[in-house]
Amino acid sequence: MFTDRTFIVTGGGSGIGRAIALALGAAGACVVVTGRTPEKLDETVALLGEQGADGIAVPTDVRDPGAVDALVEAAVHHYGAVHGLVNNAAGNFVAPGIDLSPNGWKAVVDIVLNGSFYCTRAVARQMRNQGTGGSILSVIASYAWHGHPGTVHSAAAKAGVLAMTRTLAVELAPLGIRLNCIAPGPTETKGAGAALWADDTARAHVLSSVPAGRFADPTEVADASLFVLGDRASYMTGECLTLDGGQWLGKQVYGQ
Ligand SMILES: CCCCCCC/C=C/C(=O)SCCNC(=O)CCNC(=O)[C@H](O)C(C)(C)COP(=O)(O)OP(=O)(O)OC[C@H]1O[C@@H](n2cnc3c(N)ncnc32)[C@H](O)[C@@H]1OP(=O)(O)O
Ligand SMILES: NC(=O)C1=CN([C@@H]2O[C@H](COP(=O)(O)OP(=O)(O)OC[C@H]3O[C@@H](n4cnc5c(N)ncnc54)[C@H](OP(=O)(O)O)[C@@H]3O)[C@@H](O)[C@H]2O)C=CC1
Repeated sequence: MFTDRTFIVTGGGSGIGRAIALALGAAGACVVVTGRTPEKLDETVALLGEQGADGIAVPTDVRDPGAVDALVEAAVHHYGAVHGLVNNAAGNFVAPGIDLSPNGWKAVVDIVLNGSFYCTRAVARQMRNQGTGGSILSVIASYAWHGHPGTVHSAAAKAGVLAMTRTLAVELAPLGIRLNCIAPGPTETKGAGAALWADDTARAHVLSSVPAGRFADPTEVADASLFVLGDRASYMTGECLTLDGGQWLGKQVYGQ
């Protein structure tokens, strides 16, 4: 389903981004992985190679719109076209909003919201030039709609990405470009573990909030992502697919 198509995956050097990159590669896509750390991207490219897939690393900071334009140019130079984008890059940490510095707010909002817009804009322009249409997926979290004390920067930025997705889904539908989101629940990655459940107590607390009683595996998020990105979801746009083990629906007074 993804043969002869090229996808850019931001934050493709680790965690969920790497799992999506590898799943896309296994499904026949050419994959351009990006992020700030070349070594992590090179590892993903090596893993793609091991499974017989084609990928390149283009280190980029998504907060820099000029660098993002250059990323898309590099992808087109190498593969001829771009058919998909996964906005997965993120930063996060736990801090009460009242104590968060302006720079701490900016650090997360710049990566998550501004970076996702710069990448979406650059890829959509390329798709318009190609006349091919395409598919854009942004990785958010359910706190985009219910909020989350302790991560106001990330919750606000993810809410912005959801609103961006719904808005541009309408603007870009005539060009054959679909935009959707996926909202994973707590997922076992080094990045999230370090940022959000760094010790056993915090980890147990997060786990206790998931009715399914376990963290997601990045490959589960990747499988769902491929459905949304691919032709089986060809009439789906402006939507968000949640896979969180029942976490956000589980905030009730009675019952479990
Ligand atoms: C609990 C269940 C929830 C489930 C859903 C979870 C949904 C979302 C999950 C995720 O997003 S997981 C992804 C986690 N991955 C990462 O965070 C990896 C990338 N992270 C980073 O790059 C950094 O953590 C960063 C801080 C986001 C950005 O790094 P950068 O080098 O650009 O910034 P810094 O110069 O280090 O800091 C900027 C600014 O931020 C303040 N700050 C940083 N950490 C903290 C902290 N722990 N507490 C308070 N403030 C912090 C730092 O002090 C700087 O501000 P100033 O001091 O200059 O004012
Ligand atoms: N794990 C979880 O529980 C959940 C995660 N999510 C979302 O899933 C996505 C992936 O998270 P996860 O895999 O857990 O965490 P990771 O920390 O592994 O992934 C974040 C990635 O973003 C990259 N990144 C950070 N800043 C920038 C930047 N300025 N420019 C380019 N790339 C950047 C990082 O690479 P580098 O530092 O090298 O740049 C890293 O590869 C995020 O959007 C996150 O919000 C959503 C819900 C739950």
